[in-house]
Amino acid sequence: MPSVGLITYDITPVQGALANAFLILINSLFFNIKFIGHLSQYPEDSAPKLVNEDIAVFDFIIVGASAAGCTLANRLSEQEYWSVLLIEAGDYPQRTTAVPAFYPTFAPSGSDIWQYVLKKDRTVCTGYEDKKCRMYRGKLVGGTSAINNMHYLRGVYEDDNKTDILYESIENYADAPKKKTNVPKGEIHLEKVLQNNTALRGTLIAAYHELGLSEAHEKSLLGVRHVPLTIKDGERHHMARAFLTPLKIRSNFFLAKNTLVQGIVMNDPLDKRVKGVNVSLDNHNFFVQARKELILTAGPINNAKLLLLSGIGPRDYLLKRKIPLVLNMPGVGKNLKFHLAVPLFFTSNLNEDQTETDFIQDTFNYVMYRIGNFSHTGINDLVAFMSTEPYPNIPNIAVFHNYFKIGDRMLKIWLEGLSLDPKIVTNIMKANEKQVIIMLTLTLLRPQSTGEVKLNDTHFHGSPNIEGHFFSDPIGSDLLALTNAFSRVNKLQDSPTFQQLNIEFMDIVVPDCRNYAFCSIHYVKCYIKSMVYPTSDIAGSLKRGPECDSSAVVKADFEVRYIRCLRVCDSSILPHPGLSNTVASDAAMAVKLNEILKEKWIKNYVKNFTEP
Ligand SMILES: Cc1cc2nc3c(=O)[nH]c(=O)nc-3n(C[C@H](O)[C@H](O)[C@H](O)COP(=O)(O)OP(=O)(O)OC[C@H]3O[C@@H](n4cnc5c(N)ncnc54)[C@H](O)[C@@H]3O)c2cc1C
Repeated sequence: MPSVGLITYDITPVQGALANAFLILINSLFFNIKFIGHLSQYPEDSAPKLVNEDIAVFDFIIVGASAAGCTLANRLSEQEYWSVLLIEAGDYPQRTTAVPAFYPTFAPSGSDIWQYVLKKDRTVCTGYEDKKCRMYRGKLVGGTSAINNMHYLRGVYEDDNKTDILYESIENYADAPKKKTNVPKGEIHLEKVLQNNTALRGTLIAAYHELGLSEAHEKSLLGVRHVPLTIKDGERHHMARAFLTPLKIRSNFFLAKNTLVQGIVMNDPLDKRVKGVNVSLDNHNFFVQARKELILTAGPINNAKLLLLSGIGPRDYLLKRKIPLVLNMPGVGKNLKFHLAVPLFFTSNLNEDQTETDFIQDTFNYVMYRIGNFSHTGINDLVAFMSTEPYPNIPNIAVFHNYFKIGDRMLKIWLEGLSLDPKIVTNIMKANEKQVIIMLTLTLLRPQSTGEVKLNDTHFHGSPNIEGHFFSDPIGSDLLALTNAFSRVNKLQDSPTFQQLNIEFMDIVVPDCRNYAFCSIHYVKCYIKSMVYPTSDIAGSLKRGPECDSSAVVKADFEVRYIRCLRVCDSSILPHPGLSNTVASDAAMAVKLNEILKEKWIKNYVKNFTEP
C-alpha cells in the first residue's frame, strides 16, 4: 500500500470528508513520486575528495561509467585489496530516466547527452535538420544504458569464427544474467512485456506470419521476437543500478562523477607504460595515478578521441595537428561501424486516440504503483529479424516498431528526437490529428561501409569529427539490402491483417525525393538515402586484431598494442556491432577482462569460473 506523508495544502473551499480524501490522495502522490529513480541507489561521489589530494593513486582506473565500465568496476572491486576508481564525465541520472515509457525523451540535447553531428554528406541524411545525421550517447552514470531502449539481446556473432577468444567470451558470458550465477554481486534484471498493451502487437505478429516470418525460437535470431527489457519493478534497471548499487558498501571502490578525463599520461616517452590520467572537475585540473592498469570504457567515439588527443594514432595526422606523438598507430578511429536505420511511417484507421483521461490515469498508476503504460515501452520490444540475403538463417535486417495513437503527445517528442526535417515533422503530425501512426524502423545489421572518427580540436571539449561514409561499399550491397528490406516490409500492406485496418505506407514528402513517382524504385532509393541515420549500436573504432594486422589497435587480451597496462573494453574493439544491441556484449567483455586481469595480477591465481 502506498504510504502517506505529512504535507498540508490550503483547500479551504472544500471541507470535511471530501477535503480529507483529497489530501490523502495528494499526499500519497507526493510521497510516492519521490522514490522514482531515487539517487540513494548510487555510490557516493568521491570526486571532491580527489581534488584535495596531493596525488591520488588507485590500482585500477576505469574511464566511463558505461555498461562495460560499471560491470568491470563491480568485478574488479571484489578483490578487497584492490582499489578501483571509476571516472564519469556526467552526473547521476535524472529521475525521469527511470520511467520506461519516457525513453524517447532524452535525445537530442541536454547536459546528460553527448550529441555528435556527423560531417555533412550531400548524398545522405537530407531528411534531417540541416541535412545532417546525428548520433547520441549518454553522458551520465550508467552511460547510454541509462537512456536507451532497454532491449537486452546477447551479442550474436553466428557467422564469425567461434574459436576466437573474444567471441568465445561473448558466447560464454552473455547469458550470465539469465543463468543468475551472479545474483549476490549485481545482476541485470530482465522483464518481458508480453501484455497486449495495444491490439497492434497481435496485428503485427499476424501480418509477419502472413509474410512468412514466424515467431523466433531459442536457437536462431531469425523471426519475430519480444525482446526482454532491462526493467525491474516498473523502473529502468540500467547498468549502474545493476552493478554499482552493490558497491555502495565496498570501501575499495570510488566513483568520481562530473569528472572529465582529458588525456592519458605515460611513464616517460621511451617506456610505453601508462602512468595515469589528466582529469578536470569544475575548474580544477589534476592527475590521478593508476598503479596497475588504466581501462577505457568510454565508448567507441570517446575512446578513439582520448587516444588521438593523447598522441596515440596515425603519425602524420597527429603531427599535422601539433599533438605530440607517443605512438604511431594507423588504425585509431578508422574502422567505425554502425547499424544503419531507415524509419518508415504508416497510417491506419485503427480507432485509438489518446485522451487526457488516459494520460492522467497512466500517470496515477505509475506514480502510485509503477504499473500501466508508463512501466513499459509499448510495442518497441517487438522486433522482427529477417534476411534479405541468400543465407536464410542469419538475419541482416531488424525491424523495430513504434505506435502513436491519434493525437499522441509522444509523437512530436519522437520526431524531434530523431532531428527530422521540420517539414517532415509537420506532415506526420498533421496526419496524426486524424489517424494512428505506426513507425517501422528498418535496421541494417551488417553494413559493409566503414566510417571514421577524427578530431576537430586538440582538447577534449571539442566535438569529434565523425565521417559516416554511408553506402560507400564498392559493390553497393548496403543500399541493395535496405532496398530489398523496404520492398519486403512494404508487402505487409498486402496482408489481410494490414488491409483490414487500412494500414498504408505514408507519403511524408521527403524534400529531395519529390521528383520521383511515389514508391517507384528511384523513389525508394532516394527515400533510403535521405532518411538513413546511424543507429546507436557503434563498434570498431579501436579494432582488435592479430599482430600482423597494422590497422588493429588492441591485442587479444584487450591491451593496446605496444603500450603496457592500457586496455580498451567495450564495443570499440569489436569488428562490428553484431546482430543485436551492444549492452549485453559490453557486459560480457567486462567479465572476461576481469578474468584476464586477475590472472595477470593475482599471484598463483587459479581460474575459478563461478560465472558460466
Ligand atoms: C537512443 C539509444 C537507444 C539504444 N537502445 C539500445 C537497446 O535497446 N539495447 C542495447 O543493448 N543497446 C542500445 N543502445 C546502445 C547501447 O546503450 C550502448 O551501445 C551501450 O550502452 C554502450 O555504449 P558505449 O560503449 O558507447 O558507452 P556509453 O554507455 O556511452 O558510456 C560511456 C561513458 O563514458 C563517459 N565518458 C566518455 N568520455 C569520457 C571522458 N573523457 N571522461 C570521463 N567519462 C567519459 C560517458 O559520459 C558515458 O557515460 C542504444 C543507444 C541509444 C543512443
